[in-house]
Order: sequence, then structure tokens, then C-alpha cells
Amino acid sequence: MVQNPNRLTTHRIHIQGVVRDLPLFPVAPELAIAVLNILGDVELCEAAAAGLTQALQGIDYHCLITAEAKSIPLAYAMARQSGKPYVVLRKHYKTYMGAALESSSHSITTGHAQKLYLDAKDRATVAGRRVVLVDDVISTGSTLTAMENLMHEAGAVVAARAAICTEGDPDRWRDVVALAHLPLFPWPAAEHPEGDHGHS
Ligand SMILES: O=P(O)(O)OC[C@H]1O[C@H](OP(=O)(O)OP(=O)(O)O)[C@H](O)[C@@H]1O
Repeated sequence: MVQNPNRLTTHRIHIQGVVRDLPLFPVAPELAIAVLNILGDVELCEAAAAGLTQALQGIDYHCLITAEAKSIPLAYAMARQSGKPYVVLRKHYKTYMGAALESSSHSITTGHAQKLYLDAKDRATVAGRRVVLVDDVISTGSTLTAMENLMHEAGAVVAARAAICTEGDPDRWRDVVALAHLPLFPWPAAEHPEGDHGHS
């Protein structure tokens, strides 16, 4: 890897008074993203959940829907603060999920297709209900679309879409309730870690 000493290595975000410097991570030959990983960050999860719960106050919804894995603590914190139930769409099928519904996504941080499953007990939670889709980051929108497809199939109505951060072209995400926006970062292929132009 060729290091460029002048290249930015982090991107600062402010979420409800909480400041974090996100590491830049290459995800494609000429592209890096600022990686938000809220796992283990109680202060940021609680702050983001408070901001999003407040922003959703005028919306009529029964429950929150998120996709495994990084956004689970966000959905939990929002559920605790709002008093609404939350549902986690899983990425691997387990037999205890029963007659699950299935969809596919291909997120910016994952170099391959991923499944999303809505398990049988959660199908009953969302059927005929208004739901809010929640994610930590919405970037390409692939995960959001997979969540939407599952909700359609389950007979739920998507009342709103919410994320801590949108990413990429802000015009695409005008209807998303978000607390911050992340730019994409040009990143010459020569500066990628050796032999790693993808990720898992
Ligand atoms: O808009 P998209 O391009 O779909 O990207 C956004 C999704 O990608 C990330 O999850 P990831 O797929 O890395 O899964 P993880 O949370 O299980 O690590 C992030 O947490 C979002 O769920």
C-alpha cells in the first residue's frame, strides 16, 4: 500500500451533541466511505435514538423495523425511548424462525449479496400495521429496498424511513428522516491495502 500523508483518514460527525471521527475505509477501487459502527457506543446510540424518535413524533406508526446487525442497538434504544416494539430482519435463516419471508440486499459495506429474513412471529407483528424502517446508514439504498420489499410482502405499510446518516447523493434521500449526511471519498486504488479492493 502507498501511504499519502496528506490524505484525510477520518470524517467528523456531530449527532445530537455527540462528536465522532469516523475512519475512512476503501470499499471500491476509487472509493472510500466514512464507517459508522455504533456497536458498543452507548452514548451515540442513545443520542441518535433520541434525535430520531423526536423527529418521528408526528408520524403514526406501530413498530420499528431494522436489519441485522449494526443498527440493532439503535432500534433497541428507539424502542425503549418511544415505547414501540421493534423487529430485526435477520441475515441467516434459523429453523426457529418458522415460515419466514426472504429478500436480498447488496450493501455498500458488503462485497456480496446478503439475505434478509422476516421471521414468522414478526410477520404477525407487522401485518396490516404502519411501520418505520430504521438503519444506521443508508448508502446505496439496497438494504432499505430489501426491507421495503419484505414489509410489502408481509402486508405492512411503510410510514417513514429513518437513519442516523444518509450517504452519497443527498438528493436521493430527501424523504429519509436523518440526523447527518456522509459524503463519499475519492480514494486512489494505489492507496488501498494490498490486495484488498473489496471487503466482507
Ligand atoms: O444502503 P446500503 O448500501 O444497503 O448500505 C447500508 C447498510 O450497510 C451496512 O450494513 P452491512 O451490510 O455492512 O451489515 P452489518 O450491519 O451486518 O455489518 C449498514 O449498517 C446498513 O445496514
